[in-house]
This record gives sequence, structure tokens and C-alpha cells, in this order.
Amino acid sequence: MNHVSNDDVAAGGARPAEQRLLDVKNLEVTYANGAAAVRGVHLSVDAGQKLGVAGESGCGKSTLALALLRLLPAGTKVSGEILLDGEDVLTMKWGRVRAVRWAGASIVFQGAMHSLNAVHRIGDQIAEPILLHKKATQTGAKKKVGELLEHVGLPAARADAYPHELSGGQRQRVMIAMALACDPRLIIADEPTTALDVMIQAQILRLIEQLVAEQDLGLMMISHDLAVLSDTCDRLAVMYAGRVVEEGPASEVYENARHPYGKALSAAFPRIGDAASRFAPRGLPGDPPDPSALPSGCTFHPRCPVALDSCATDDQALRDAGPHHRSACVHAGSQLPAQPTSASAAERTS
Ligand SMILES: Nc1ncnc2c1ncn2[C@@H]1O[C@H](COP(=O)(O)OP(=O)(O)OP(=O)(O)O)[C@@H](O)[C@H]1O
Repeated sequence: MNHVSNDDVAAGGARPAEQRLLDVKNLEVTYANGAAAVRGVHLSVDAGQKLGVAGESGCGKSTLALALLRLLPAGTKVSGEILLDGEDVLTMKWGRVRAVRWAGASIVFQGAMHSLNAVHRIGDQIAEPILLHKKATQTGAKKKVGELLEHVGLPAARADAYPHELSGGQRQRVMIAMALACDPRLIIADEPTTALDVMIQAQILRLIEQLVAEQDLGLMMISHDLAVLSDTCDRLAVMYAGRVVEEGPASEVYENARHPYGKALSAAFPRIGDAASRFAPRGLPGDPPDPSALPSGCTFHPRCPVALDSCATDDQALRDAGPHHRSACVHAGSQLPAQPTSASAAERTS
């Protein structure tokens, strides 16, 4: 398990642990089928701070997001602590969890068309949590809906529209307005721009950044795209096989990755604006491991171009790889070897 706290990693002036908006300690999630989807994760987010969680499909990002608000299926084993404003979400009564889901932290999912109800006007959908959790009057809720729509760059009159009458970007703005409906302090955005084209994606990312800054919110943004995250967030955590394997200031992790997985991920996702190279991101050979049957040692070793023989048996905890930068790699203390090592994945699989 990965027991290293990231207390000193929160670059840019971390607050003391007791003042953190979100403080996740040693989180473990195992699905009923035995899949260990999140393993010993420590993360924190302060007000006004933007944390990006990166990793390819299946590494446990969505499981982490769902665990934060106790949205995982029945039968899933969850342990550790999820402190939201100092209160542990994992031990809360259900009534409190429901209130916290809107007023403490709320999630913006990808694919707004699936999250919005096609037969209800968007204004009514945004008003619902305001009526329920804020105990607002119909008039008060309607006013708040108009304000929220304008806040996310839509005319208040769009409240009367049905989801199919809006573009993909407008629908994602509606999802953001809905997430803000009960004035949460933390926004969890799970691939919020994945379904959108590059121009609209950039607009939505700027909107999220603006709202976080204006309202001093905390943001946890989840994406497979390290470039999107490094462009938007202050800090990055890179997940592989359910663990955080690298973390640090966003530009450091993106430009000077110190874990071979982080390095492969940044090479796969060139900078936003570098349109030509984004047409053909270079993929990482191989697949992430099955969380029900994880490899021994470092779980990345079967795919790692710079693995040593010892990596097949010895797991690594996160350790210093630079200022506020940590990597769970045997090479963390030095620059990654430029050439594959003699025990590299290429050689092992040839
Ligand atoms: N309900 C479930 N029951 C069993 N296993 C699950 C369940 N949901 C997810 N998993 C498994 O847990 C692992 C992590 O999945 P998760 O969706 O959290 O990853 P992810 O990084 O968010 O990927 P994606 O971007 O594709 O959603 C995967 O191996 C997945 O197959």
C-alpha cells in the first residue's frame, strides 16, 4: 500500500491539514468482484486549488470520484478517510451524505446529454436541487437558475429550453450551472470536456477556471489527457493501477515527469494548441493490468521501458523526485534513463 502522505506536496502554499477542503487518506476501493480499483491513495485539495488526476482508462479515476461522494455500487468495500471540510464522508449518515453531495461537493460528469433528462426543461432540472436542498421558494429558485445560467455564459431565457435544443458545449455549461446550484465548495469534474471539440473544450476549461477563481472553490479534475490537466490545474496526480504513482506541480509533472508512466502519458498528449501533433497522440504499448490480478512488484514493470530486474519484485512508495514532486519509481532520485535498461519491457517481451 501507498502510505506516504502528500502533506508537503501541495505546491503553492498548502494549508494545514485541518483546514483542507478535501483530504483523502489511504483510500482503498475494492469492487464486489475483487477488482482493487483504488489502492492506498492520499490526495488533498485546498480552497482555490485545482488538482488534476490523470491516467489512462481503467486506472481508477472515476472510482475515486464516485467514492468521494459515496456513489459506488452496494457491495463495494471502501476504507480510509475522505475528509470534506474535516468531516469524514465514509462515516456520515445517509441524510448528511445527500446534503453534502450538493452543498459540499458536486460532480460534473462527461456526456451532458446522458446526465440531463431529455423530457424536462433545463431550468426545472437546475431548480430541483435548489428547491430540495436550499428550501427555496419557486420564485427564489427561478431567480437563482437565471443567475446560474448567466454565470456560465448562457442567457437566463435558455431555462425554458429542452436539452436537445442546446449544443454539446451549452449542455456542458448547464451541467456546470447545475453543479453550482447549491453553492458547493468543491467541484469534481470527471472528463468534463472529453465529448467536446477542441475549441469548445478550451472555452469550458476557461469557464471552470474562472468560476473556481471567482468563488474560491476547490477543483478536482479527472482526465486521461495530461495536457488538458496541466493547462488547467496547479497540481497533478498520475494514477496507475489504482495508485498515485507521481504527483507534483502541474508544469513539473507534465514537462519533467519522473515516473516512466507519467512520461509516457505526457508524450501521448502534446500541449493544447499543438493541433498538428494532437491528431496522432503516441500511445503507450500494452494495456493497464486487470485490477483483480495485479502484477507483482511495481505494477507498471511489465510495460516499463526502464524497469530493473528488481522492479518485478519490489514495489516503490512515493518519494522525492524534485521540489514538491514525488514519484513511485526506483529511478525517482535521478533523471529517468534515456535508453531502455537491459531488463526493459522490450527485451523481456521479445
Ligand atoms: N462496478 C464495477 N465492478 C467491478 N469492477 C469495476 C466496476 N467499475 C469499474 N470497475 C473496474 O475498476 C477499474 C477502474 O475503473 P474506473 O472506471 O475507475 O477507471 P477510469 O480510470 O475512470 O477509466 P475510464 O476513464 O475508462 O472510466 C477498471 O478495471 C474497471 O473495469
